[in-house]
Amino acid sequence: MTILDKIIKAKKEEVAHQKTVVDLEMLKEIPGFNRECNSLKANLLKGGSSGIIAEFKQKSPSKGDINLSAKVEEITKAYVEAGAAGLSVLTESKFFGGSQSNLVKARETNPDIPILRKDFMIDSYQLVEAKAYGADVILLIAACLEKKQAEMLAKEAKNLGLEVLMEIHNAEELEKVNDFVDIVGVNNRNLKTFEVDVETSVKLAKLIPEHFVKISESGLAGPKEIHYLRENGFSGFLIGETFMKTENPGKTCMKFIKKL
Ligand SMILES: O=P(O)(O)OC[C@@H](O)[C@@H](O)c1c[nH]c2ccccc12
Repeated sequence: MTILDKIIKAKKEEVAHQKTVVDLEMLKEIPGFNRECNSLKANLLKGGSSGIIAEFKQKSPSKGDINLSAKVEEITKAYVEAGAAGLSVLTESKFFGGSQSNLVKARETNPDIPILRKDFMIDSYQLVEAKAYGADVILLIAACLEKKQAEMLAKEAKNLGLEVLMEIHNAEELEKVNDFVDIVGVNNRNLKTFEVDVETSVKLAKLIPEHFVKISESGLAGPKEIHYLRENGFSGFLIGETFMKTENPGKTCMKFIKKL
């Protein structure tokens, strides 16, 4: 079983359990459910945007513990002050140490910034959760979804007023990108081997239809890479570990953006 298979298996069990704890009707009564979402796409395309989507991630299967003592309110606020175009908050708990409550806290602290719920979405229940707990954007990982399922989830997310980021890692997965997708993300990290290569983004960029906003994800460590990716058509850059592994992630993010 690959790590991705394990994550999806655990996720299916978790969602089935969660449905018995908070049912759909209850979720829809949470005030956040009727919120108007912030647009990540618009922020990325705005002139002068840093394009940086700063992630709150405390651990990962590839790196183990990254920063377990970090406080989500403090760090997401500092990311926003540093000039991030958007935030990404992990809500997967078992493998990435995330939580829904981190999403709720990030939303409460930062009402006006677009927030991506970073998780493994397999069920429309999770889309309603995302909206209710404060996300503006959801992630669909092509490697985890059938084409039909990806289309259904993307369509439902749009109906809830959420934006859709679809993540791909190779040319075959591009076929799962549908008309409901707002942003295509290329993951530089191979989820099977954990190897990271920025050239994955550059190669795939040429194959992604023009009308999609493109972002590059994972393993980005410095301004040189950002400039190179911008030259190759990318408007967004998802960065977690480079910030989170330092003692003061907000400050590291600020220095990073100043150098762009
Ligand atoms: O910490 P990094 O290498 O900067 O990567 C951030 C982000 O791209 C990564 O966390 C990620 C990309 N796609 C994912 C899917 C699920 C969980 C996590 C991810």
